[in-house]
Amino acid sequence: MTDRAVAVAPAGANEAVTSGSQEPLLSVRNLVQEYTTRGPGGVKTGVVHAVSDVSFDLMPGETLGIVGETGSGKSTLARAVIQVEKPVSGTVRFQGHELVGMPRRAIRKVRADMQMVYQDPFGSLNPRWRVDDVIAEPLLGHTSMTRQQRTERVDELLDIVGLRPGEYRHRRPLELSGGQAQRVAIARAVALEPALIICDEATSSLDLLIRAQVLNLFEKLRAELNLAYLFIAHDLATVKCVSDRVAVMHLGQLAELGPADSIYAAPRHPYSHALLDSIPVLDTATGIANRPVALPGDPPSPLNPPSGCRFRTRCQRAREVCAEEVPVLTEVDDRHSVACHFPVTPG
Ligand SMILES: Nc1ncnc2c1ncn2[C@@H]1O[C@H](COP(=O)(O)OP(=O)(O)OP(=O)(O)O)[C@@H](O)[C@H]1O
Repeated sequence: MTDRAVAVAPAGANEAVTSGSQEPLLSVRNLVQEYTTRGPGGVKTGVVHAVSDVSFDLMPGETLGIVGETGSGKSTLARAVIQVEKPVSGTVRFQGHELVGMPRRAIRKVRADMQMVYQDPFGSLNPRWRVDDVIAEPLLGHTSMTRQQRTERVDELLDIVGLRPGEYRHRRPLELSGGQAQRVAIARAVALEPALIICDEATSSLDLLIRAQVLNLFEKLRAELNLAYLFIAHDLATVKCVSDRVAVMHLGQLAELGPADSIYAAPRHPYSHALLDSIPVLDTATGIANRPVALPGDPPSPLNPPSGCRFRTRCQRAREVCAEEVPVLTEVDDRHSVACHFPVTPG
């Protein structure tokens, strides 16, 4: 997907950012999500700063990869964008409509255009329902199709995701392999031809062959439906191959945002650098995957993140100012922004 010419905009600035005459499909501004932790008796013990002041744009048909260590806030960001959880503050504008504060009924309508595919397909498929009912459900709720039209559409969708309708339409989720169940979840997600699919580790549990097939399917659907994706994954190699742009998250904040090619070739944030250096490399002689360079230290607690730059306690480049001032996501190169007082110089 990386070679596609997509009109993308640098984000991170608080003002609306558009590219040319095209409006972003999704504009997230200053999004904050926090969770209160409680001890015995429900006594408040702290606040998890899961997502802090995150801003970005997504253009129609664009794939934005989101990477970062466990606990960096990727899934929380996804849930706040799709409004499964209301954010503490910030705005989420989708297709020109502000979602934060929108009544539930109206959000339900928006969901036809914004779907989510999770890591565990079995968790999102009702085990008692047959595959055709699972896929037809959004059609029933959001269209006035007749039963016959729904049946035809379900078969068409099964075809699109590579499952023979005659063989699969009457199965129940537990009669499917993980890869087949994920395809059913994708068929349901694309049933209403959404404009955006949020993939939260959607291919992580699949073996390599099925993963490649599902990624090809995403690409095909993108070409056919001009679908945009927010693609969240731990696997940096997968994110590299599917994304137009990549956002690197560290402890709830965007550390870096830019075209996938430049982020992977020349990361500017010391954290992105360390993250990419830690990609395991397979030793073909032994078959063992080695991590060339380990990420320095453990991420600090999101309950009590460091002042200033949240990466400073793990960063060799840190100086006094890093403890005092929160670095602002700033464009350092064409469409490439970094939140660091002392970004890495390429080359
Ligand atoms: N419901 C919740 N209550 C309290 N803390 C939460 C809740 N959900 C997430 N968190 C915390 O918010 C932070 C961000 O978690 P999140 O799951 O978004 O990270 P992630 O980057 O998606 O991690 P992973 O890659 O492991 O899925 C973590 O510290 C997590 O423990």
